[in-house]
Formats: sequence, C-alpha cells, structure tokens
Amino acid sequence: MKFVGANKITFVTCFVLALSIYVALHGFNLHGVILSFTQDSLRNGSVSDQSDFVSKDQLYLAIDDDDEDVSRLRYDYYGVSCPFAEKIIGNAVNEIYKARPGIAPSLIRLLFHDCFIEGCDASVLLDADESQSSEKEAPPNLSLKALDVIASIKSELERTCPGVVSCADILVMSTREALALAGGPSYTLKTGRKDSLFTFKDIAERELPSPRSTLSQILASFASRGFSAQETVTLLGAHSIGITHCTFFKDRLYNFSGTDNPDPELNPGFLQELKTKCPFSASASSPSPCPDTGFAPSLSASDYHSNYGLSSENDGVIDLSFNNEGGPLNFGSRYYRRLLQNKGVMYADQQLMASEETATWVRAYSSDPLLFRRDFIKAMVKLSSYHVLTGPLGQVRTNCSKVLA
Ligand code: HEM
Ligand SMILES: [Ca+2]
Ligand SMILES: [Ca+2]
Repeated sequence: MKFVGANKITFVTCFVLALSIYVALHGFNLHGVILSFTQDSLRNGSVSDQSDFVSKDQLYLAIDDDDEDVSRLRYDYYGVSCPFAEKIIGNAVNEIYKARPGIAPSLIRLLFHDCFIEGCDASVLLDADESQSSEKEAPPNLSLKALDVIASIKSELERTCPGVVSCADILVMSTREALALAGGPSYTLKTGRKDSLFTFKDIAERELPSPRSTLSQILASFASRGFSAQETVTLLGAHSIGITHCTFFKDRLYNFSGTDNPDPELNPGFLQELKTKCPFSASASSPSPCPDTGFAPSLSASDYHSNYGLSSENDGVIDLSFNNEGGPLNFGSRYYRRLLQNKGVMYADQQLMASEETATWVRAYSSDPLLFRRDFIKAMVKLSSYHVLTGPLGQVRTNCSKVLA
C-alpha cells in the first residue's frame, strides 16, 4: 500500500511537472505570436529600426501602448509566483468583513476612485512625499475608507511572497470578494496589474464626479473612459449599499439651487425622512467649511467645495441599503426601484431618470435583478481593468502607500 501511495505521489508530481512545462511552452508560444505580430509591423515599416539584435523585451516595449495593457492581464497571473494569493486575500476579506461589513461598500468605492483616475494602478493609495501631494487629499477622496484593509492584506502577502502581488491587484481582488459577501454577484478577474509611481491629486479633484453632477456631466465623464450610458447606469447600482453623509445631498432638503426650498423632484415622504436624519444646520445651504483650514466658506472656499462638499465629523449618514430593503439579493435592484419613486439620495443618482435612454435601463434593472447582476459583472470587470499598467510599466510596491525607492 505504501509503495502504491508513493507511486501515486510520483505520478502526481510528474503530471504537475508536465503541466507546468506545457504551460511554460504555451506561454512561450503566446509570446511568439506577439513577436511575429511585432515583426510584421516592423516589416510594414510602422517601426523604423529593425534589428536582429533587438531582444524580446525590447520588442515588447516597442509595441506597448495603452490599448495593449489590458490584453496582457492573465487569469491566475500569480499561479506560480504566489499560488495562494487569491486564497489569502479571500480569507482575509472574509475575516475582516465579519467584524466590519461596511468594508464591502467602502472597497467598491475605493476601487472606483482608483480606476477612474488614471486607471487601476493603486495611485489612490500613495501617501504624499517630497515630490508629490497625495490623491487622498483631493476633496472627493477625503471620505474614502478601507485603505487599512488593503494595507493589512498587503503585509500578509509580503510575508508569504515578498514583492510579488501588486497593490492594484489586491484592490480589485479584495473588492470582488467583498462584493460577493455583500450579496453582489461574483466574477473571475485577470491579474497582472502594476502599481503606479505617481499619485494624481489635481486630476482626482477635477475629474471624480460630484454628487451634484447633472446627467450630461456624468455621462460625459464615464464616456471619456469608454463607458456607455447603459454601463454608467449599471455601475451606479453600487449605490444600493453603504452610506452617504448628509453633506453630499443636504442642499436638496433645505436650499436647492439657492431657492430656499427643497428639490421639487424629491419624493415628499422621503424628503421628511431625510430631514429627520439630516437636520438643518448652518452648513445646509452652502457646503461645509474646510476642516483643514477652519475658515468659514468665503466665496472662493465655497466655489472650491461646490464641486464636491467635504463632510465634517458630526455629519449624519444615510444607510444606502435602507436596512437591507428587499433582502441581500436585491443588491442593485433596490437602488433602481427607489429612483422610480423619486427616492434617489444624491442629485446625481436621481439624474439617471433625466433621459429616456438612462431611464429605460433604470426600469429594466428595477424589475429584473438577474439582468442587473449579469450587466454589473461585465461593468465591474471592465472598470477593474480600466487603463491598467502591465509588463514593464509600473512597479510592485512593497508598501501600498509608498513608491518603491
Ligand atoms: C456619478 C457618479 C458617482 C458619484 C457622484 C458618486 C458619489 C458618491 C458619494 C458622494 C458617496 C458618499 C461618500 C460618503 O458619504 O462617505 C458615494 C458612496 C459610494 N459610492 Fe459613489 N459615486 C458615483 C459613482 C459610483 C460608482 C461608479 C461606484 C462603484 C461602482 C460607486 C460606489 C459607491 C459606494 C459603494 C459608496 C458607499 C461607500 C461607503 O459606504 O463607504 N459610486 N458615492
Ligand atoms: Ca496605461
Ligand atoms: Ca488610479
């Protein structure tokens, strides 16, 4: 019996070995395809300097551009270099989620804010240093959470496979796990993202959509990143979990567009409910003062904040899941049903009803949770792969908040 057992082990070892050789060859063949494609374009004269001495890596660089990056992500990218990476991330998210279920929406928002600004490159996680101020300091990012979750998973992975798993990949994989725990759909993800060397505070401040955006602003901002109107409606379904601070919609309750009256579009019953949770305060009519400088909103300060208000510490919050209205499987659909009743919390949310095209998708998702889940998977996979750094571009940080020296 012992002998047979040993044989079995030898057989398994050989099989695994053969499989990895096959995978290695297969990988090499794929590289060959890229090479011959490159040589074709060299022959066609699109790259001028043809040399027999050009190494594979140089050729790789020669064909590199933004559109090539996504195609270089792979399933099981860490299969050899860190085989338990996905397991470690999954277990960690599970453990943290038990104590803090709020990490699910917070991670989803963190992913959105990272990917939307210069792609999914963990640029949002970097601290300020001598050479650059941090994206985290941009007003829309001041209310981000769960950065500590990524940091703690990163340090666990650094103990197992030092310097291997990028922060950008940890963010997309952790978010996928958290979303599934929160009742959202699950999906498979390619990996191989690299981390940026830069953080983009000014771009984040300018380009993250404001809760006071109009539909055309929202659609333009998503369209410039390749997302259709339908995909934009789909992604906003993430607003069916998590929280929103009163600051981001309080003007709708007390002084909408300087009228001293509520937003006439708001459902009257819902208006009363929101007023109870977000009582009138001096800052209701104009966005709150800068907490870092402490000065009351002067003209320039309120201009600064009118794009994206800042939340103060004693600001109330609204539960976007409304006590899990409709049950966890209503992830997404409940958001659209609420929009149909004029119960969008932010002005930007309710704007999805402002055109026939987007309203059609709101109606479709409100009545067909499975359609929503299918589309949400596609949109999240697309968002998670938006404008990634791969191959020789970027780096793998060892600490997610610091560029590798
Ligand atoms: C027009 C586009 C969007 C605007 C204006 C917007 C704005 C906001 C604002 C102001 C908050 C409240 C933050 C707070 O009070 O702490 C929020 C929360 C959230 N957003 Fe968005 N968002 C947009 C799109 C998205 C997208 C595309 C996603 C993901 C796919 C997303 C996911 C979330 C989640 C999950 C939360 C809850 C966060 C938490 O509980 O920590 N948002 N959003
Ligand atoms: Ca890129
Ligand atoms: Ca980014």
